[in-house]
Amino acid sequence: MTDPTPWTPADAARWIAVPGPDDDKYSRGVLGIVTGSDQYPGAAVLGVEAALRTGVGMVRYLGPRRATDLVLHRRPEAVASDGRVQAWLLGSGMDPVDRDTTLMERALDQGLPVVLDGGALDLRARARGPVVLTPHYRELARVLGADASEIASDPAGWASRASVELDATVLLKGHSTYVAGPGVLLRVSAAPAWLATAGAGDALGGILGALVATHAADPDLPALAATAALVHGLAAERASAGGPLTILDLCASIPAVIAELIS
Ligand SMILES: NC(=O)C1=CN([C@@H]2O[C@H](COP(=O)(O)OP(=O)(O)OC[C@H]3O[C@@H](n4cnc5c(N)ncnc54)[C@H](O)[C@@H]3O)[C@@H](O)[C@H]2O)[C@@H](O)CC1
Ligand SMILES: Nc1ncnc2c1ncn2[C@@H]1O[C@H](COP(=O)(O)OP(=O)(O)O)[C@@H](O)[C@H]1O
Repeated sequence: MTDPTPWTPADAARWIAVPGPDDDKYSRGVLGIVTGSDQYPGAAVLGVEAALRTGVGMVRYLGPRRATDLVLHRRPEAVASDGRVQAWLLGSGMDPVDRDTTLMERALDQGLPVVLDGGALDLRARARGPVVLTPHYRELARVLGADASEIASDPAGWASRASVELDATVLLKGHSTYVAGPGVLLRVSAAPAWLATAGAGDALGGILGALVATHAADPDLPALAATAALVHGLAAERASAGGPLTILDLCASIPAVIAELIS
């Protein structure tokens, strides 16, 4: 296996879709989000918040009543109705036994690019479009029927193996994040260890979903996934400033990180 290639801010800058004077909300891209549950409604709030902060024409959020209420309370910009989208983010904050599988399968049937997280990681085979999965070590172990400690001891190798086995782009989360796709293995090491806090992955899903929706015509999923991890890590660094951080503070730092990347 080849050594992972470090993904740099200069690489990431090429994957930020900057709107022009002729753009409108639909031409920029619409992200459909099916995340959260009665048990974990906060994950839905964090993913929507992160997607909007990353920049996207519109977020459509579809989820249980309580999660929808919390999302709209925090972000009235989100549209809580079904409709056309350019990409999907599915599964953060969801237990596979407690999800709206019909809604997810309808999304997966559309052949659009899709980000699968948390409780939707097992739905890879149902997707008809390009897929990026965003597991942490224990989640990847469950998906592959492997041992989590083996994955932790060789994350780059397991990300590559998983990408081949699942025929998908795999973003394997950790202190360094590895992104594997066909013939490519990227490493992102931008994040402080303070980022190891609940909800961090939900925000990453939102950032990646927004980047995919704004490049849906020609989604280079490994490049977009590595860019998401880099933006996430830099936003964490900014929110942390050497100390602890909260995920809403991370989200609030995303616009400045993106402005600096494209400056
Ligand atoms: N704000 C939110 O609503 C959040 C929701 N989350 C959801 O929480 C669920 C579980 O996700 P995880 O990433 O934790 O799943 P993991 O696969 O890491 O862990 C599974 C379970 O193992 C147990 N466990 C593991 N390590 C433990 C430890 N050191 N001490 C105590 N218990 C431990 C916990 O009961 C945990 O639920 C997912 O559905 C996820 O989406 C998390 O994303 C955290 C934030
Ligand atoms: N020690 C660490 N240093 C830097 N980043 C980390 C560390 N541990 C976890 N992360 C990052 O934090 C996020 C955690 O995501 P995840 O495990 O899905 O958490 P959650 O389910 O609580 O949201 C990932 O982006 C991961 O790369």
